[in-house]
Amino acid sequence: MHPKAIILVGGPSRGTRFRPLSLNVPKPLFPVAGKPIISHHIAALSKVEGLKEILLIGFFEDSVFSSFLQDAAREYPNLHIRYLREYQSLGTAGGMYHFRDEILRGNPDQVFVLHADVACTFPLNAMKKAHEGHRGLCTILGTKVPRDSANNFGCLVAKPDTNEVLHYVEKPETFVSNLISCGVYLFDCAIFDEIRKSLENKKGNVETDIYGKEVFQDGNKLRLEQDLLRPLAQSRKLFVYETKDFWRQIKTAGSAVPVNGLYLEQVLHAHPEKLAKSTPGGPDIVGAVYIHPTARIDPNAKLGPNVSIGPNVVVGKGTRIRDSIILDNVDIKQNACILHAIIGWDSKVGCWSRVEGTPPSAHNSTAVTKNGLKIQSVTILGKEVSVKDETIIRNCIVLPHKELKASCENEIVM
Ligand SMILES: Nc1nc2c(ncn2[C@@H]2O[C@H](COP(=O)(O)OP(=O)(O)O[C@H]3O[C@H](CO)[C@@H](O)[C@H](O)[C@@H]3O)[C@@H](O)[C@H]2O)c(=O)[nH]1
Repeated sequence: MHPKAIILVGGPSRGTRFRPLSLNVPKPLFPVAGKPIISHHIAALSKVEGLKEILLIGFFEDSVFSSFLQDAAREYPNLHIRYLREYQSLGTAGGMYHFRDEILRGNPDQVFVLHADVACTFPLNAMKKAHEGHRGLCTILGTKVPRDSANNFGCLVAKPDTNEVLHYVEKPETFVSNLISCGVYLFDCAIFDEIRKSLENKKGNVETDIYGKEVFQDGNKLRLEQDLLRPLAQSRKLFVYETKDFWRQIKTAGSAVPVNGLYLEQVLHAHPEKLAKSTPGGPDIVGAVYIHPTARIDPNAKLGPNVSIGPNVVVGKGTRIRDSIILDNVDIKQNACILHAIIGWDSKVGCWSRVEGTPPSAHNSTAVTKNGLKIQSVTILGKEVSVKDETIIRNCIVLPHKELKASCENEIVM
C-alpha cells in the first residue's frame, strides 16, 4: 500500500476567531507543546508505513510556509512535504479536486486528509487497518462528544457491529448523534471518481478557472462534508473508526491552551526526556512542562502543569505559571502569576502582576463573546503587550501593542 496525505490548512480570512494571535502567525503554525500545530499532524503521518509525501493545501501566500517547510525537510529527510496554494478558497474538497493530478502522481492508492485545526493522537495506522478490512471508499475518524455540543460538528449514525455509516449530517439543527467527525479521513483514490460525480450533480454551477480546470462558481465551493461524505454514506461507502483518545478542535486562540496541555501529557508519557524536570537548584516543575533551551528560568520559579515556554523567554524569581503558553521573547518579572493564559511574543509582565483566565469548556470552544460580554475563558495577551507592576488582568483578550497600566476584567482590550 502506498498512501499520500493532505493537510487542509485553510487561509488567512479563516483565522478570525483565532485573533489576536493570528494577526502575527497563521493558525496552522501557532506553537502548541513547543511546535507548530501542523507539526503534530506531520509527526503522526511520518509513522504511517509507505507514506512519503504530504501536501499542505490552502489559500495563504506561498511564503507563509517556506521556513516551516525547510525545518520539516531537515526533521523528516524521508518525507516530501510541499505547499499547494489555491488561488482562492475552493472549499474543503475543492483544493483536493483542483490538485488531483499532483495528488495522483506516482499512483498512490490511498489518501489521508487531515484538517489543520484539530488535535488528537491521530491513530492513522489503526484507521488504515480498519479501512483495509471493509469495502468502503472512506474511513472517517469519529469520537463521542457531549450531547449538547454535537450539533457543532458533522454527526454520524453508524451500525455498531460493522461501523458502516448510515447517515452523515453536517452540523444538524436538532440532535442526530453524539458520534461526530474529527476532520481526519482516509480515502481510496477511487474517491476522485465520486468527486467527479458530485461535480456533475452541480453542473449548472461549474465554470472554467484560469488554469482551464472546472471549478464551482464563487460562493458555491466543493464541500467535503455535504457534497462528498453525505452521498458516500447514502451509497454505503463510508465507515467510521472511533477513537477513545482525546480529540479537540482549535478554533479560538483560547482553545490552544487545553490542546497544549493534552499534547504535553502525551509527550510526558511517551518521551519524558523531552520535557523539563525539577532538579536540585533548579525551578520547581510540576507535571508536563516544555521549556525551550534558550529560555532562562529563575531557580525560585514554579512552573506547571501544562506549560510551554518559548525561545528567549525570561522568567523571574518567585513566579508561578500553570496551564499557559508563553511565546518567544516574553519577559516575566519576579513574583508574577500566570494561570490559564497565553502571553504573546515580546510581551512584558510586571512584578507581582497576575494574568489569569479560566479553563475553556471542552467541546464548545468557538464563541468568544455572549451578549456583548467576553465569555469566561483563557486570558490572551497579543504581541508586545506590556502589563505594569502589581496589575491584575483577568479573563481578557488584549490586542497587540497595548500598555496595561490598570487592572481589568472580562474585557476585550482594543
Ligand atoms: N485548503 C482549504 N482548506 C479549507 C477551506 N475551507 C476550510 N478549510 C480547512 O478545513 C478545515 C475545516 O474547516 P471548516 O470549514 O471551518 O469546518 P469546521 O467548522 O471546522 O467543521 C469541519 O470540521 C469538524 C471537525 O473539526 C467536523 O466535525 C465537521 O463535520 C467539518 O468537517 C480547517 O482546517 C480549515 O482550515 C478551503 O477552502 N480550502
